[in-house]
Amino acid sequence: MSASKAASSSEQDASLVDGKKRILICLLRLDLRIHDNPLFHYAHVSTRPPPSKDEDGLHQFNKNKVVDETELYSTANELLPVYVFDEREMELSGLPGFERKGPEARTRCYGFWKTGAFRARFISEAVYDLRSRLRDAGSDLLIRFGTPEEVIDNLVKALQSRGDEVEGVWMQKEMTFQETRVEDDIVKRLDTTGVPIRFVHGKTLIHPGDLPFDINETPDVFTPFRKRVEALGPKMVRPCLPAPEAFKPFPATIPPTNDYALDVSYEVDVDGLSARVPEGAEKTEGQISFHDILRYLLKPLNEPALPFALEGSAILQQRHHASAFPLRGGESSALERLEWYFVRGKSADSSRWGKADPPPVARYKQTRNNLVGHAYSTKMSPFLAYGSISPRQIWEALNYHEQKFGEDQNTYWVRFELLWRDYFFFVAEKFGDLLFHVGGFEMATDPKQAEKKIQDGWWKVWDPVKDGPEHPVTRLLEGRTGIPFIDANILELRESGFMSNRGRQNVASFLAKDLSYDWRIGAEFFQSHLIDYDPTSNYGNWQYVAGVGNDPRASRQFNCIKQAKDYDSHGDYVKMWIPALRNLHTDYVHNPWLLNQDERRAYGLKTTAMDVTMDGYPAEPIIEHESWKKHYERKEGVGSKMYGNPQEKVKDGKVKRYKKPISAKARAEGNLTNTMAPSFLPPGAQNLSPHSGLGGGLSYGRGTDTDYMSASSGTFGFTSGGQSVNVIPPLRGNRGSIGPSQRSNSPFGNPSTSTSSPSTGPPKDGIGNVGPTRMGRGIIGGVLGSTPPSNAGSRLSSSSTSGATGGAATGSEAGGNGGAKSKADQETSWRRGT
Ligand SMILES: Cc1cc2nc3c(=O)[nH]c(=O)nc-3n(C[C@H](O)[C@H](O)[C@H](O)COP(=O)(O)OP(=O)(O)OC[C@H]3O[C@@H](n4cnc5c(N)ncnc54)[C@H](O)[C@@H]3O)c2cc1C
Repeated sequence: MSASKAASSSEQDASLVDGKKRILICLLRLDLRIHDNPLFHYAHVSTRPPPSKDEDGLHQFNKNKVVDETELYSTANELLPVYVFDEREMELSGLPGFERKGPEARTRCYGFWKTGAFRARFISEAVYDLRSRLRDAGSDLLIRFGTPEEVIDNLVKALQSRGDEVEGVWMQKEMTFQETRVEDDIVKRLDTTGVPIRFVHGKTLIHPGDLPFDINETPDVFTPFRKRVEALGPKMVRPCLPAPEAFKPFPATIPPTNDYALDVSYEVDVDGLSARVPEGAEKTEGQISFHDILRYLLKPLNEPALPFALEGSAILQQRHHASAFPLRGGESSALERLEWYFVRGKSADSSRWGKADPPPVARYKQTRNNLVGHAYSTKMSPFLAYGSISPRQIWEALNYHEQKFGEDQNTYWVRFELLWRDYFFFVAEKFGDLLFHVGGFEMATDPKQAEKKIQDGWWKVWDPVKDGPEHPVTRLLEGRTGIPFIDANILELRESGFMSNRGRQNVASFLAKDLSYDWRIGAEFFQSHLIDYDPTSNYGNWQYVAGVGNDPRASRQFNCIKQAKDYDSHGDYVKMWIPALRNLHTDYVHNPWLLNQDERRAYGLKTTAMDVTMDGYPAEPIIEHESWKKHYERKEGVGSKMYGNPQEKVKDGKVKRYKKPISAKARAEGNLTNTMAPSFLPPGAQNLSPHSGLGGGLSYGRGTDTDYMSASSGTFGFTSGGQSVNVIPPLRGNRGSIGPSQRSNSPFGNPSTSTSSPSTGPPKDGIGNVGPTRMGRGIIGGVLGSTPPSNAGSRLSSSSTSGATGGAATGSEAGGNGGAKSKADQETSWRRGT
């Protein structure tokens, strides 16, 4: 406890200023923001609201309850915001002098670290960003390490024993097991203190109190839920709450407690990694930087004795430069992204369109299933997961965007997805801990069916230690199945902490339906690695795809080869994350097992049994479904769902320009009345013209690893070695457009230091230039690059490619339909090993 004592000693030394204080404690957990935060907003409303529906206990502060946020008010003269790094969620044993009280912070069934490296970093960034923002607003954030219930208990008692009055402890209401356990514990511990505890809803788009049904009657299927809440019209979403103009003062001194703290005594730079000494302050020995905090948090995740599948990617402290989520954590970053995606950014190079280009959200529906770059979807989920932004803020940004650019299916689709998030939250509340049960919500909705699945052995288990490295699940989680589309997604997750929605659906379907293993292996693996891990969205979606949750067509199954050809038609995504495949002709990039040994050699592709390396990849997939074969032959670009002009729509074989005006009715009915820019957007946004995104000059991301954006240039891409890499998908038919893996400054590595640059693959085995070398708009070509090996072609299935359009995920339900097949239809051939 030495660090804690050292940390709090400076605070303890100062004496109490003016006797008795009235202090309100706000415990921040998954609501790390100032804007639209009911806790902060109502902490600064001092007038008692008129009595409303629930007179009993509402303002008597005599029982602990969930209150409607509008019923909160505070007469405290000081505000004490607190954040606790919870030792049950994040492994804290790497902190110097920290003594863990409970078991390691590992997932319940399969023992992954609960919080992997990328999320540990993201959360820390969000916490210290909040502290900086609070300090800028005249307040502060008390940061502790341990368990929230103990810290709050100690704090309340210490404040009381020095004579202060603790007006209350307020916190956001959560729904899932671990979080509600914390709430219960705090209530129990403070029982004798007389301090009232208030839980406020701030997580969902729709306030639970506004639902047109009791939360326990949330429909078991999404569509009826959506229709019922949409029928609320403008009342569906409450307006955002402004941040307080001036915060109540932070207590001048914090009384001594035994809680563990680290004195991060100089500020975190905007980049989130480089430490910045505050003005006028010298860094003195013993002070801890944000770098140090990260190092301590990541230390235990680097345990070398662990099987790789259980390891937390801790070595990767830097964001991968090809990451689809290259953003730092925190409210500042969230607001910058919000502004870029909905207000100021541009969705494509305006020169391509010949006119002003609206912000990226204007093409959301067309781009949302893309896989490469950060611009294809909002990337709001990590910020939402830790409350660095609220869904209502996104809703208001959508309203604002629609006033300028019109309402269409793109903006609607973002709203639609936000409703999915709410839906999983409400059904989780309805079904409680079944969220984590292998039988899923089906245990309640159709218990016989759920039990039958369990009895029939649907959910095989996996032992990460005993089952060894060649077990199919181990290979899956290490990205070595031999099926590039699946492996690329896993590698993206492991190396960046993010995976697209398309990827998540495919990986989930592969584990639960193709391999028939306990879907919770995947859910826990995602929990460990995803930056945006959110219990209800994660477990809810896993249940959905596994067919034990809210999918009315529970047997649907993704055909991962069809999906690969639909959504990664040029193979760019797969080549980006699996460099060994970079030289392969696109016809083989999704099914390299069709190549024989000589052809593999010709492409410079080594066979590696245990790993995916720069040059090696497994020769055989761990399984091969009959249903995949009819998609083997589909050529690059054919039936691609991604490479169309996003302003065009193909209907009945004809290309139509998509332009839907906003109807007067929609305007009148929708939440479109507010013509002011939301308060959380900068004042300049108030006067933006529809075309002001042009040359808008928004540039964010400073420092070494966030130098990835330059919206001012009109394009938006990664920076690698100082050169910008455009990540906008190529136009249909423009095969020459540069995919990320074909560029000399490819984001998957620094080819200038590599002897096997993707674009200049050296001759292998005397066969000249292998691999399709595409530069600029033309195909410079290579022997095998332009023509697939003739004998390999004979091994392609002769079946037609017409399946290309069938059964892809529609987006109308979360899991989509990737070529649904019932279990009985499947013919699975196991070919273990390589
Ligand atoms: C197996 C599986 C696991 C998932 N785990 C998580 C998770 O832990 N945390 C998480 O936030 N999302 C999860 N999702 C949902 C979805 O994949 C992500 O929300 C999305 O990919 C995040 O990217 P985005 O913010 O750019 O989304 P966008 O496409 O821009 O969507 C906007 C917002 O809508 C919400 N949203 C979109 N799709 C979904 C969905 N299917 N379910 C719930 N909300 C959705 C998210 O809040 C998202 O930020 C999971 C999906 C699957 C299939």
